[in-house]
Amino acid sequence: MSEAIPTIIALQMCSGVDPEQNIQTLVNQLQQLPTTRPLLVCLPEAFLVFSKSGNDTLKVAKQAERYKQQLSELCQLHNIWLSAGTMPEPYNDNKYYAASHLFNAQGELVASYNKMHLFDVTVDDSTASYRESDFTQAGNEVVVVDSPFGKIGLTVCYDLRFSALYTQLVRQGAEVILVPSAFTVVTGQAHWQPLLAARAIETQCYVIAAAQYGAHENGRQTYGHSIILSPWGNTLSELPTGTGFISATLDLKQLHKIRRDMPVQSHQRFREHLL
Ligand SMILES: O=C(O)CNC(=O)[C@H](CS)NC(=O)CCC(=O)C(=O)O
Repeated sequence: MSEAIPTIIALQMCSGVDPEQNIQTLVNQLQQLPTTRPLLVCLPEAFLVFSKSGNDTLKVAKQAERYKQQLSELCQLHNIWLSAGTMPEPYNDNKYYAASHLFNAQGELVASYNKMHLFDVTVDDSTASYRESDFTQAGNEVVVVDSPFGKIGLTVCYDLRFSALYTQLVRQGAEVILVPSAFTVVTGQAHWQPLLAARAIETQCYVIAAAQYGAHENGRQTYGHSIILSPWGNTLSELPTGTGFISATLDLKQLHKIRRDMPVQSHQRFREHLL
């Protein structure tokens, strides 16, 4: 019998304002999965709902338990691990977390990360400006979790610009880093690929970035270009536009050879104190 090869998939979506429709897109895509197991399916930021307003997202947050149950059942049905990109998780009456949940193939919730860096940014595109913190509560816990795919570090979208988080993830053992995203077209064109490649190269981790793409019902446009990078910074698979998935198999032996040959983490001078 051949050895099971851990495989990771990033699903690219153009989520709309209706969670039920977005779930249906997910259900349809899951029909087309490869048969190899163990398999981790990664969804983009805001896969469940990409609303017109924070108040609409707040309503969906109140249904979070029901949607998590549905995702858990899909994991069991397909025997897959699932990174549920982000979906709103209630914080209080006025705010939600942008939560990134990870389910195992038994449908158990094994980790949850709340987006730490919020996109309060003015971008020169058709929207006025983004004020994510108006409705989103920032998380404050760094999350790394063990899995058949290696140790997985969780991050989300705008986090990508804050390399200190990624350094911390490697210190906590990360080998695979997820970056579910909904990048704007303007900033995506300028920064998406180089930032992801830099994070892969400097952390010597696999980087899996499932992205939103295209013109959305809420009026926004996102960059797409879902991508999987090796710990050497090579692009293993990429999807510029369209609904669908990309996949790559992981070779953790190769990752550890890269780290042995070029031990940048042990060369690091900036820890708690400058050594
Ligand atoms: O609001 C939602 O419903 C879903 N969340 C998003 O779209 C988030 C917050 S507005 N987008 C980003 O973080 C883009 C980051 C980016 O584009 C960059 O760093 O350049």
